[in-house]
Amino acid sequence: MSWAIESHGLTKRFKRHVAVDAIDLRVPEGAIYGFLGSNGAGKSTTIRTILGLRRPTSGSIHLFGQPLDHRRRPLIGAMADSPGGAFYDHLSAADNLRVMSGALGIAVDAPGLLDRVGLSGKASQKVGSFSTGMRQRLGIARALIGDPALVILDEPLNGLDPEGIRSMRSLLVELAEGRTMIICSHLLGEVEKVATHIGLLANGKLVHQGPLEALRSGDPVVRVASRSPALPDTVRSAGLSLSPTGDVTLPGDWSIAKLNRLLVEASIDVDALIPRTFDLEEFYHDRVSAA
Ligand SMILES: Nc1ncnc2c1ncn2[C@@H]1O[C@H](COP(=O)(O)OP(=O)(O)OP(=O)(O)O)[C@@H](O)[C@H]1O
Repeated sequence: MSWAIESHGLTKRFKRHVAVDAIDLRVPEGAIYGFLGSNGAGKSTTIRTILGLRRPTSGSIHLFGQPLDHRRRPLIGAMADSPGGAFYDHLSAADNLRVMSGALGIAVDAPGLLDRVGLSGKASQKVGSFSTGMRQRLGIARALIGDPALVILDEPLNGLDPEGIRSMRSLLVELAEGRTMIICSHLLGEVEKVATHIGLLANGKLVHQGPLEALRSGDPVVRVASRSPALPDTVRSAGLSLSPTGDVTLPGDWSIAKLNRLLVEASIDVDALIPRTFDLEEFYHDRVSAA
């Protein structure tokens, strides 16, 4: 496996507060990696250390197999939060892109790039008159200057209406073609729809990381709706796991019928046995509460 980003024991402290706690990131090349966590989990701090805006307290980072060296690091396209990042509101969209490309010393076809992100015909419009969705798109255009192999987008779905979220999702998938994309977000359900891989951060710790497909194709899960206090012991004594929300994972030779027999024989009153499909939000909350 080739990694776009690989960190070992990456840690960032602010005085006594550990914002990022010894995380081993593995972002495969070509992945759409959803970097997920609630407010204050440590996402932005991690990203800032990768971008060289913060020095890690300890640990190492490799980008595309090379140790991170800020004087010679590969181009990383980045979009900060607060829709799309900061712009010159009195300048046009195209001029905003030109200012950025000038600073990077990279030529840009501003109207062409704006077309790619769905801002055709907006090149000469002043950014001060842009909606949240347009600013997000402009922020993504700016992150694509120089066609970077790695793009990091902070909350690209924030502040968008349902239609805006939908079209942003398809734009992200389209733009991720041929590069690695990291999407930082606390909108778990939304990112689940576009990501190929996820990393879940809670209190600075990486509580899970890996391909989403592996989670979706895992053992079947059934929610047991029951108020019986004997349920946890009965389930666990049969060697099964029970989540705080009442989900039982059925490994190997277990079926819903077999689980049902177990509960009947133990005289557990059950209101319903509901087969579950994988839900990232629940998975996240289970992992966080278990951490
Ligand atoms: N410059 C700083 N000085 C002190 N503490 C900081 C600093 N920057 C971040 N922190 C703390 O580090 C922790 C992680 O913050 P961070 O911004 O990385 O979280 P986040 O996951 O990006 O959250 P959000 O989704 O709200 O942006 C928080 O407790 C935050 O208060």
